[in-house]
Amino acid sequence: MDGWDVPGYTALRELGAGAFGRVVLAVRDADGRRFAVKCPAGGGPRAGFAEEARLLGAVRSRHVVRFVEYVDRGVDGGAAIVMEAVSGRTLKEVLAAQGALRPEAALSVFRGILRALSDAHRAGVAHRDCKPGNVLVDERGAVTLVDFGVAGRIGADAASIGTPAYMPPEQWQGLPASPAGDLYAATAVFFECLTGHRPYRGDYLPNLAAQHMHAPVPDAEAPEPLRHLVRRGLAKRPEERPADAASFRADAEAAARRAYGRFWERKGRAALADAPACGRPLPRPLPDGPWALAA
Ligand SMILES: Nc1ncnc2c1ncn2[C@@H]1O[C@H](COP(=O)(O)OP(=O)(O)OP(=O)(O)O)[C@@H](O)[C@H]1O
Repeated sequence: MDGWDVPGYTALRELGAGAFGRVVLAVRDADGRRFAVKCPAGGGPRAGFAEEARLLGAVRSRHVVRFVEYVDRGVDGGAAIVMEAVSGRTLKEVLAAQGALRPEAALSVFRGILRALSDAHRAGVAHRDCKPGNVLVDERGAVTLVDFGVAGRIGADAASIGTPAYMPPEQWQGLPASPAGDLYAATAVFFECLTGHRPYRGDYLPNLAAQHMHAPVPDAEAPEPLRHLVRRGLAKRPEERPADAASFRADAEAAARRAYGRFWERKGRAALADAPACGRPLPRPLPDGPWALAA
């Protein structure tokens, strides 16, 4: 693979690329196991990449991609974050292929994201870039949160960066990273799953910022039994949002049971697994031990 050089790993194929990095499926030469390896865009070292590794490494969760190691090749040599390779595709791809999800599927995604955030927050980390492109959905409908590229320690000063369509009012203002900000972004993603579009539209940043800060929450577009979740999650003031990800999850589960019955999650995951564009499973792991790359 062009220009790709991470000692101890051999590249197989690209899994995805974003503004900051390129993620490649690679084999660890020592034992033949496959991992996702993220290198900064352009191949060189990038300020903050080591911090991304540190923050990701601090989080232990079944719903957050597992950190394996940070490879640093010195000032001129570039860096890489080695992670568990997650199968499936991004929620962004799912939404592009199918538009709005049925409410049970949207709730199942929301629940998974809130579990991930709750574990991250417990580790003192705010994600700050929760969006469909950073949520992977596997062939069983399970979700995994990736990309801690703009994450920060809770309470630490933070730059006003993120993804505008999902950014809470306080992130537009460059206020410190907080769990409440992540709950806002997670609710914006939930809203998009329910309706097929983002809560506030437009590409002109000042206008989008104004909507996030002042426009009424478009909760009426969500199914009636779930509107209170949208209203609270997208509240303009952080203190008006749910107290934490765990209690928000409990509220969402209670609303789901009331509106869609005891088996709501089973139905939601089945719907996700059946969604078009679904199922880009990684090749099955080979038995332990080194293995030759297929031609
Ligand atoms: N552990 C992983 N397993 C499988 N695919 C992954 C993994 N991590 C990332 N990806 C894929 O790579 C893409 C880019 O990764 P990531 O979001 O970390 O890069 P980025 O440059 O920080 O992106 P962004 O521009 O969104 O900030 C993801 O959208 C996803 O499709």
